[in-house]
Amino acid sequence: MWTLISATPSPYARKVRVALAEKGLPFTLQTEVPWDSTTQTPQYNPLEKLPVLILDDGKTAVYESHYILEWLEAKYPSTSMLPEDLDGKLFARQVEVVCDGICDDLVLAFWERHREAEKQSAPWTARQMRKAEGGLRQLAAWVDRSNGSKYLIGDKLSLADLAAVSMLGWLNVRWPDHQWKTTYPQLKRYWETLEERETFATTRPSPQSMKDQIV
Ligand SMILES: N[C@@H](CCC(=O)N[C@@H](CS(=O)(=O)O)C(=O)NCC(=O)O)C(=O)O
Repeated sequence: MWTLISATPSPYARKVRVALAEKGLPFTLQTEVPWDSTTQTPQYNPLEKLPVLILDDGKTAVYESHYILEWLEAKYPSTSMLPEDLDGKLFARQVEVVCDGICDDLVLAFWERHREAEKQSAPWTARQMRKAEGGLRQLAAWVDRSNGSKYLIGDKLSLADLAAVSMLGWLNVRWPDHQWKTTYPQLKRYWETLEERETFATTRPSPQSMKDQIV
């Protein structure tokens, strides 16, 4: 049986958890805190990040969420998470780039805020928040263009939705004071609708507590 190393808040891991569930691919969930010394990620991923998909031999590992999803689509194409047409496939990947990018920016800001006050860089944090805002603005425009469909692309769930809902669900948990729901009511409606889907409802993020000093 495959094992997926995941973390309770992880938007990157949630994309993979939803894809595996949608494709009906069984796996064991191994929940970790990747910053704690107890994590197993370095044994499988030289970049020491999760998610990591460990295959049946218990050794071969597929890592980096967008690559895991690419690998799943190539190896297990049924119940595809990609639209049929080439432009649709490329657009789904572009949405993932923007949503993962928003997470990357906010992860940087999150850790900056964990430094002692006198060590925090306000311009650095402002820069990360500004880039995340740009990504949210772009995603809101894409939701507006989806012509009332509950999905971002056509009338079917795709990688675009996995990335967008995972990012918004993480924002909701990790950045509760962020005003995205007010600024972009269309994003709130889109997110709430898809969060009801069983594969999202059963992979909701939750905060984690960390033991070790990180920054
Ligand atoms: N680009 C990576 C990002 C993964 C990532 O940053 N994972 C975090 C955990 S979480 O933010 O998703 O909860 C991690 O393992 N961080 C450990 C580290 O950065 O040392 C992916 O898409 O898989």
